[in-house]
Amino acid sequence: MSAGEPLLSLNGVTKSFGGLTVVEDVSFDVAEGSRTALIGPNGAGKTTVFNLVSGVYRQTAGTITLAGREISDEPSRRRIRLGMARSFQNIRLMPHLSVVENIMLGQQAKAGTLAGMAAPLSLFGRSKWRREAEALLARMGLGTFPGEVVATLPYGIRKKIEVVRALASEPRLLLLDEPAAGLNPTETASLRDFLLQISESGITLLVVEHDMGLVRSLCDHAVVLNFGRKVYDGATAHVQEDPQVLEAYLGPRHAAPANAGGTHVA
Ligand SMILES: Nc1ncnc2c1ncn2[C@@H]1O[C@H](COP(=O)(O)OP(=O)(O)OP(=O)(O)O)[C@@H](O)[C@H]1O
Repeated sequence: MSAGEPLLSLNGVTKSFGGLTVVEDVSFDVAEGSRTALIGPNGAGKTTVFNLVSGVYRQTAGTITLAGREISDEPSRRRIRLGMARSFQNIRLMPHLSVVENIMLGQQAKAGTLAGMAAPLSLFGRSKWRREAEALLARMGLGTFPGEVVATLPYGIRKKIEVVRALASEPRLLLLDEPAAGLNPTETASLRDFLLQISESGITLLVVEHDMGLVRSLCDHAVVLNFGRKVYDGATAHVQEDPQVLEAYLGPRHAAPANAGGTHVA
């Protein structure tokens, strides 16, 4: 990867299911160190783009590049090893394991084999991985929970633990799918500060999120999709003034004039 090159790049990415095209000719860059939001109305194609980037789906056309290397046909596990991690809309922790054991599973997501993933839980690997997992939790301000069973913890804490599990694979790029879904305003504010801390440590964030307050206060850059096509790619500060974005959310009647006031993309 050369200086100034984006960390993630989508070029003409299209995804069709049978005859239905749900993502069409989408291109955008995610700059290293940025906090980029991927937003748009329900059904716009955001989760499909995440699934394409993380390797859950294969694109019908186009290419995806991570740190200058084409990953379009790489399986998910290889993308994790190349520096990408993801948290999901619905928490996917192991609820009956302890916090630290969940983080230990994240540490081995890079290992690439089921045996590798089980290694941190084996007697042999346990103490080294456990120490590292506990240190990561402490760095992220969750050092008081390592032995707690995940299912017993409040939802807002579980959300953070899921993000820490993703961090355990030491990503350069962290994909977050609706991190604030189900959180109250206090928990959302706490999550925002937590994500800013992660960003300040040098990790690039790509965030799908409906909460525009969180998008505005967390992300510097926004890409907006509508009906599977990109309609905006620029500063988050101006996204809510853009006529195409207003049209995407509110329909053509509301799109002009853009500065009429009282209209909020949410
Ligand atoms: N596996 C699939 N097969 C067929 N259609 C699909 C599939 N996955 C998604 N779609 C369709 O693709 C479109 C985009 O869905 P997607 O979940 O990517 O949108 P989204 O922007 O994430 O929406 P939301 O904000 O509601 O989560 C929708 O019309 C959806 O029904």
